[in-house]
Amino acid sequence: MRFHTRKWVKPEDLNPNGTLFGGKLLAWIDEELALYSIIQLENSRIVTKHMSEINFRSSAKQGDIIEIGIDVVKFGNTSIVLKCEVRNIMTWDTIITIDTITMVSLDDEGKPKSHGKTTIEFIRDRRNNFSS
Ligand SMILES: CCCCCCCCCCCCCCCC(=O)SCCNC(=O)CCNC(=O)[C@H](O)C(C)(C)COP(=O)(O)OP(=O)(O)OC[C@H]1O[C@@H](n2cnc3c(N)ncnc32)[C@H](O)[C@@H]1OP(=O)(O)O
Repeated sequence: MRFHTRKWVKPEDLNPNGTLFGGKLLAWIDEELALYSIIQLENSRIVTKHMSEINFRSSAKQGDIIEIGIDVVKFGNTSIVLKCEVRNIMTWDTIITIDTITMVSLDDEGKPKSHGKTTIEFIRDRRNNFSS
């Protein structure tokens, strides 16, 4: 699993219990998954289709730093299936795991579009191929 993004838990991210608000965390995750899918599938029109069970295992408090990890489960025809783990860098506790999230690539009319990808691609390789 590659951990791409870190977030700092600020006062506006807290629930009345004084810990990280779950909805805020899910918004961060959804954006991260969308960005990852946009880059992998080379299409800016991506939507979240399905998320499997979301398991909040622990939380974070103000001032904690968390990081969001993503891995590819599989490349479909129009979809990419990802998994996600968020962990608290201060404690190394896992905060949340999501086993499968299906993101779908769309065409200009909002219909599923075949993306033609089968493996993870790295930006540095694309850049090298572009310049050679
Ligand atoms: C120009 C620069 C721009 C820069 C840009 C920056 C952006 C900066 C990021 C901001 C962040 C954005 C964040 C966006 C993320 C949201 O928030 S998106 C909003 C929430 N999601 C939606 O509104 C989606 C609503 N649903 C739909 O529109 C339709 O269901 C869809 C997605 C078009 C799919 O339609 P459908 O009829 O189900 O299509 P279908 O062909 O049956 O299935 C398509 C694929 O989904 C799979 N699938 C279908 N149902 C399921 C299911 N229940 N479970 C699992 N998989 C399923 C199928 O297996 C298929 O996969 P493949 O086998 O082709 O690989």
